[in-house]
Amino acid sequence: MAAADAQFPPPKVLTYPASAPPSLVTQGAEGRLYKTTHLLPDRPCALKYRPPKPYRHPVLDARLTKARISSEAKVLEKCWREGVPVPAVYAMDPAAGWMMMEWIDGIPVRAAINEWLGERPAELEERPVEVDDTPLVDLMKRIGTAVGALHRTGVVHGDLTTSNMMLRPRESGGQANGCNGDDGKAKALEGDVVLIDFGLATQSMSDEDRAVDLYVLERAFASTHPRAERLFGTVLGSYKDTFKKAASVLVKLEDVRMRGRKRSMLG
Ligand SMILES: Nc1ncnc2c1ncn2[C@@H]1O[C@H](COP(=O)(O)OP(=O)(O)OP(=O)(O)O)[C@@H](O)[C@H]1O
Repeated sequence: MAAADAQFPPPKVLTYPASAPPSLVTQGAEGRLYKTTHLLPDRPCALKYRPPKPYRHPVLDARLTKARISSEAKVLEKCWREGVPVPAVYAMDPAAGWMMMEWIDGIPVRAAINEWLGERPAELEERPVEVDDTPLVDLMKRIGTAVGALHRTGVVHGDLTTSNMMLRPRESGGQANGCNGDDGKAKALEGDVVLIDFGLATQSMSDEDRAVDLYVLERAFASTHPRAERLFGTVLGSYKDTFKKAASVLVKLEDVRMRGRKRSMLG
């Protein structure tokens, strides 16, 4: 923590004595994510901090930071109340630029899929019928269910990618860590999908906004997991099963795809 402290001073709330020192998990362009504890030493939490930006006017910067933190917390709280799988918000101080939320164990879905696909020789993709894709198909279904629940709540994420989804191991059964052989491999994709990073989320009931959310996820699959792209229809299938109004969103998705294709043809 000491070296990081000198480079990136933590928010004041993290400078008070604690039984376990906070650790800096990620440092992005806009914000930082620390792992710390909330109230009890064995209750881990994530603290998202948006430090002041020296290149912005201080009054404008303070106003923007406050608005972003409170908007992210508000959307997360709405989702959590309505049963969408997101981290619970524990505390926040928008004026100081931070929000504390439930720590989600596990690894990003992106890493889990890449790990799982990475173990398979590429030539097997030519003969997909012979490959048992069940664990991947199941995961795709859980992704579609999570996104369907999100949209049902009236929230669009704004940056749906497999990096913004965590795969949280279930209490019983656990994850592949420490397991060996086929059993361990099958378990690598087990767990609950939890959506994170609501920094760009908005409340919206529009088919267009929802379709753009799905399109962003579809593109993310194409570029990050080209070998899993052919299974994206499974995501859309379970999205439809979860969300009553999905049919008109999927029609809109066709338009959004068409616009995307035109844009890429025009360069
Ligand atoms: N609640 C959480 N529990 C565990 N890890 C988390 C949690 N929230 C975020 N992370 C980890 O921290 C990383 C960064 O978080 P997040 O994406 O919310 O921040 P960011 O990209 O800096 O935010 P923004 O896009 O709003 O600027 C995530 O990719 C994830 O690995």
